[in-house]
Amino acid sequence: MNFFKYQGTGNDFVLVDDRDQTFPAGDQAFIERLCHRRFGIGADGLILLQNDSEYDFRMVYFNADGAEGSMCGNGGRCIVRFAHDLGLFESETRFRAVDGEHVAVVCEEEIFLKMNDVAGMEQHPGHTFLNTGSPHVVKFAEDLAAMDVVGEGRAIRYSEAFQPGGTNVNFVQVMDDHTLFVRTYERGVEDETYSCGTGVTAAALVVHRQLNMPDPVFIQTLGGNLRVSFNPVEGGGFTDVYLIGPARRVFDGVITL
Ligand SMILES: N[C@@H](CCC[C@H](N)C(=O)O)C(=O)O
Repeated sequence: MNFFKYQGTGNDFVLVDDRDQTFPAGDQAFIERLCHRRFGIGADGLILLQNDSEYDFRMVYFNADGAEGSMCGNGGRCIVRFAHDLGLFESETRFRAVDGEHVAVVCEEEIFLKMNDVAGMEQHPGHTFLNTGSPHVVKFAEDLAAMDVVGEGRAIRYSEAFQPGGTNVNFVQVMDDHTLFVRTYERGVEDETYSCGTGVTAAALVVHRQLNMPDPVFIQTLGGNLRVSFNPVEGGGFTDVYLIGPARRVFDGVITL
């Protein structure tokens, strides 16, 4: 079985062309092994590209633990690059993911990925919670570079308030009037990743609402730079939310496990 490795700001994925639907998608241990950084290819997740009668393709996303995840923004940008590399569309595409329809545009190095509309956000003591296709806590931090993201993120991810599903956790430092630094603890990877697309989207919307940071918000992650553009609507929600940044093929190979 052939695979392709892609990364979007350091959030890395195994991509498989599964248009013939032969990949063992129900085998959680197999997917976990493929994502393992010692015994497998190594990745934060695995994504299947499947046929869809109404769209250019369908995205099926699994976290590194082998279980199917909720929407993955960086994975969405990577599968758009993969579909483009496969010649499935020229510059603009419509595809189906777990949270519904997405449109995306390839513009040289960058992928502009339209995210789902966001209904609003919940204020909790010390943090904000919202769903940008995946559940996210956004918490402000002062010296983010020095922070124990895994320890503090894991404590919130497994806290009583977010059971049974858990949540992803983003720590955010404001760098200037337009720019954030974001570090994320990811559910399903159960570790810090270099970048999380739905997470930085959540962070941008929160800083717009709470600190009035203007559209677009520029975001630095451990793996590179992203930006998020949006249209705030009355009642606290957002439409026309776009996650924008690079996505690249790294290597390909054959699975022999
Ligand atoms: N890396 C992803 C987020 C993936 C979703 C998540 N780990 C979950 O299932 O909760 C992104 O770029 O959005």
